[in-house]
Amino acid sequence: MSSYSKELEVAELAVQRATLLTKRVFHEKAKGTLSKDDKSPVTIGDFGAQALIIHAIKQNFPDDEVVGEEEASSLRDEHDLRDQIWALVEETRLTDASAEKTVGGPILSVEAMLDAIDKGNSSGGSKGRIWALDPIDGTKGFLRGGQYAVCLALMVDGDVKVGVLGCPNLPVDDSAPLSTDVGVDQTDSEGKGVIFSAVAGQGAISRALGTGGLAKSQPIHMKPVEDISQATFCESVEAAHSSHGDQFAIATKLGITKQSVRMDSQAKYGSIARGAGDIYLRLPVRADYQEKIWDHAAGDLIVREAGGQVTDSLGKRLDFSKGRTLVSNKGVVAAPAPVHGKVLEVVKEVLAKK
Ligand SMILES: Nc1ncnc2c1ncn2[C@@H]1O[C@H](COP(=O)(O)O)[C@@H](OP(=O)(O)O)[C@H]1O
Ligand SMILES: [Mg+2]
Ligand SMILES: [Mg+2]
Ligand SMILES: [Mg+2]
Repeated sequence: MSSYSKELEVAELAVQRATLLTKRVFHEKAKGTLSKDDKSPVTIGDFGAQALIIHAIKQNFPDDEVVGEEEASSLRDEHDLRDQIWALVEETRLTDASAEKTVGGPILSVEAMLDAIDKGNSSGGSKGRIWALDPIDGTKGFLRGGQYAVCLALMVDGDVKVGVLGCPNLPVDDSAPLSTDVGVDQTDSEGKGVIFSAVAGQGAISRALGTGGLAKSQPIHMKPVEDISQATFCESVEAAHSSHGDQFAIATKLGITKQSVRMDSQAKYGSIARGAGDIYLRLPVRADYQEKIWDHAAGDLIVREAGGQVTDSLGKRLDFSKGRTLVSNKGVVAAPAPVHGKVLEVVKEVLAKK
């Protein structure tokens, strides 16, 4: 039986290296932003992080496929942007030489960088080893100066086996309280940055993000919820990504009077997994939107391995085996296993009334 220890090490170091690049872009005023066909933003940070992570995967596991959010076609004629990304990618190294070697060392040319980005074009599915990569999740948060996450997961035959979330703007300390103010305390200043990770059947851990080599880790667990009315629930900052109205109605029905914690990215999954929050609700705004596998694969495993349950609003487990999206999934309800049933019951009641 495989323990996926090599995969976990490569994934954590690759995510760590990518955050060195994204942190540099985070501090720059001009983040080299393009608008994609669906009108959503992408930055030089997203492209650079995708290139570095796919390079690390392909150097270690050449036959594995990658479902990555970004692709390089727009960069092949945007030479200025391409050169800005290359300058970042060329300079980004882990401070520990052996760790840098583990992630495949440098990318050797601009062409190789563009090719690496384009290797994220797997169509996904239920067979074989496929990585799901979101080089910057919460790009809108990243642009706003809020939370974002570098997300990587390995699926084997459609099932998530390894999940890693690099969150440069979250506190290292698992017991630090969450801020309810999106604008406050969300920088990667001194002492910030955490990696969450999990291997199926082996539990979830966190460790300081660091800059080269992996810091000591500790196990993380969801907080036992004795009184659901005291639970902290997390949701997206962006009202277009999930229904704040439905989520408010559900929280109210659960007796929760505390304001929700609004946070961009899969930092929400990591935060509930370590007990800094309790419940994550993501109810669809539009019936035709299909959730992307890279927005959930790592977080789903980390929360489940920390003692949580993750389903959609109908109570179905998220199914990563259908392709690049979750296809027929209806939102996300993530909560500690002992109270998930109660939360789901209220979710169904509120949605039935619409
Ligand atoms: N209408 C929609 N409903 C749900 N998710 C959406 C959406 N439009 C975009 N998204 C996704 O929401 C993600 C951010 O989630 P959150 O709101 O939790 O920060 C985006 O990831 P990226 O930022 O990687 O593009 C994007 O994939
Ligand atoms: Mg995006
Ligand atoms: Mg995303
Ligand atoms: Mg993204």
